Amino acid sequence: MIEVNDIHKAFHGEEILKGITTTFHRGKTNLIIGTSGSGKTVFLKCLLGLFTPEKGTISYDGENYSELDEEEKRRLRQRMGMVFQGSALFDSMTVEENIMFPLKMFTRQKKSEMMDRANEVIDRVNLENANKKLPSEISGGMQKRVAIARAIVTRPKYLFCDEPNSGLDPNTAMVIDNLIQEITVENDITTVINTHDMNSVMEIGEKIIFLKKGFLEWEGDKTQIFKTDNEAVTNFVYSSNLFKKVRKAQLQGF
Ligand SMILES: Nc1ncnc2c1ncn2[C@@H]1O[C@H](COP(=O)(O)OP(=O)(O)OP(=O)(O)O)[C@@H](O)[C@H]1O
Repeated sequence: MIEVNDIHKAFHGEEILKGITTTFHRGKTNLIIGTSGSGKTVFLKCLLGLFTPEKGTISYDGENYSELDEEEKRRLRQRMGMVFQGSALFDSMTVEENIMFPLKMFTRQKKSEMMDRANEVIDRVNLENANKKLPSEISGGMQKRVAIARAIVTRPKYLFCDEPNSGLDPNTAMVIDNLIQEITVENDITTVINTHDMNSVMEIGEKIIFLKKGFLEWEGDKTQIFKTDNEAVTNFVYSSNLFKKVRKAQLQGF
């Protein structure tokens, strides 16, 4: 569980996050949505410990990050996995080498142990037969699976994903969303996903927070989001023509 209490973050005197308070639970896919420039990425970077809020606290299963010493912070960060936008794989490394990279960096396991663990996650994300391929030799969806496998290979307690399905076709995006959700449940991970994608909201939005101009404007789940009368949220939800048509049909009683 991650508990965020009244965090504020400013750059050059301009406040970007203006007092965010929320809780993200274990075994759940938690989504951050909001308009462009509302502070989603800054918030995600605060959760990752990459930005330090000027005010407020972030606690990870009861451990208040700002009260930890450097060694404890390092250990906590090692319990975090990250899926970057665009996958961010190492081009010159094979699938297997990409996935083993965090184990080489952060553990002292023997090569055979690393290989066993890498193969375990390769199987889990259904990447069999791709071990020796380079990222350029596999599809965007497969690259995303590699990025997920690399993020979970160290058995993180917290998983952060920045636009995990950007650039994927809708079907592949849904498969990737479902994979992230399954892995979250199986490993009891606290997963936080930054997304623009309404399909993700509908598919895996177990907890959704909506940011607007640095404030937490609304929070709820994938059912509640279609019932809210918060104008900013409905503008976001019904920004696509398809959803506008669905809403019109709903209002006409279909
Ligand atoms: N390192 C930084 N230094 C100064 N300003 C920053 C920095 N990072 C972000 N900002 C500013 O913070 C604001 C929010 O940016 P952020 O990237 O969090 O928005 P976002 O909600 O993720 O937007 P988008 O959906 O377009 O990615 C922007 O005005 C941005 O310029």
